[in-house]
Amino acid sequence: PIATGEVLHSAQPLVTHPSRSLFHEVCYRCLKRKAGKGDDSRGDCYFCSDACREHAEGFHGIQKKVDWSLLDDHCSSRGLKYPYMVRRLACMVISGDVGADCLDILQPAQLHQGTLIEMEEEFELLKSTFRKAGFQEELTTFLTKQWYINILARIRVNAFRIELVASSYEDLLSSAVASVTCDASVGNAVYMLPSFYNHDCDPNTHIVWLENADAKLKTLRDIDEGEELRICYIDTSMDVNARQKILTEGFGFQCRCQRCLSGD
Ligand SMILES: C[S@@+](CC[C@H](N)C(=O)[O-])C[C@H]1O[C@@H](n2cnc3c(N)ncnc32)[C@H](O)[C@@H]1O
Repeated sequence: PIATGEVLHSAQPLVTHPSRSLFHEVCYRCLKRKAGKGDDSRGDCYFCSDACREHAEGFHGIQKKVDWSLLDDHCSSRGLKYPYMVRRLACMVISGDVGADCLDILQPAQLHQGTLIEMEEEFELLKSTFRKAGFQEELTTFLTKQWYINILARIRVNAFRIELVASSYEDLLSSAVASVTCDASVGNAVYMLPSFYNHDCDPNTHIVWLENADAKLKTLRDIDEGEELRICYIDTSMDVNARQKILTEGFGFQCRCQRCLSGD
């Protein structure tokens, strides 16, 4: 058996993106919060360390060569966040950081016709933005409508919304302010192993983030040999109908966990 509160494993993200409202407050790569205020890096992205800056060099170098104002306008007027993750992934593929098929193993969301039409529009915007920036066609041949849809369908089901655990009083205050004034989440991230945990409305494990997007899987109770490790994708305090609605509409599946089956 595994005891309550044990950390079973840690995972580094494959791709991250900060929340719009905290863009200049968290590291552009690992999502760690900036210590203190008043930095002058308004115009550019913030990196918490040389290591993060170096790790980001590939995709950030590509991203900096392009004028993103049309995509920014499109996403901000519609409150979209996932197209930014696809953009980052596209920049990572162009720079050679990852292969175009790096998320293929993850399960995709079922997409409705309306969602597909929105995605096609976002794809055209991304493709034409690279074209206008003068990227050679052979660097972006992977960037097809199907690639875009495949990536976004996987991000929708597998992206985690990251809320850091406050590690100091100052952090606690700033996260309290952040949760009132804007989004409590520092950003979103997709992982490999954590993507394989199924959902349960009465989970036996959960994922925690301490100071950055490195995910730690912790047990919530003692776990017996052979028991499946399951996490919860949503707020468990809602009633069964509300949970089913969110899981069906947001994640594209009907939950068949014990709690839902018992109608609790
Ligand atoms: C993040 S993936 C989890 C890993 C996935 N089962 C796999 O094999 O790659 C989420 C998908 O798993 C399935 N799933 C997860 N939890 C479920 C549950 N409680 N009831 C029914 N299907 C579930 C759904 O198809 C959902 O879209």
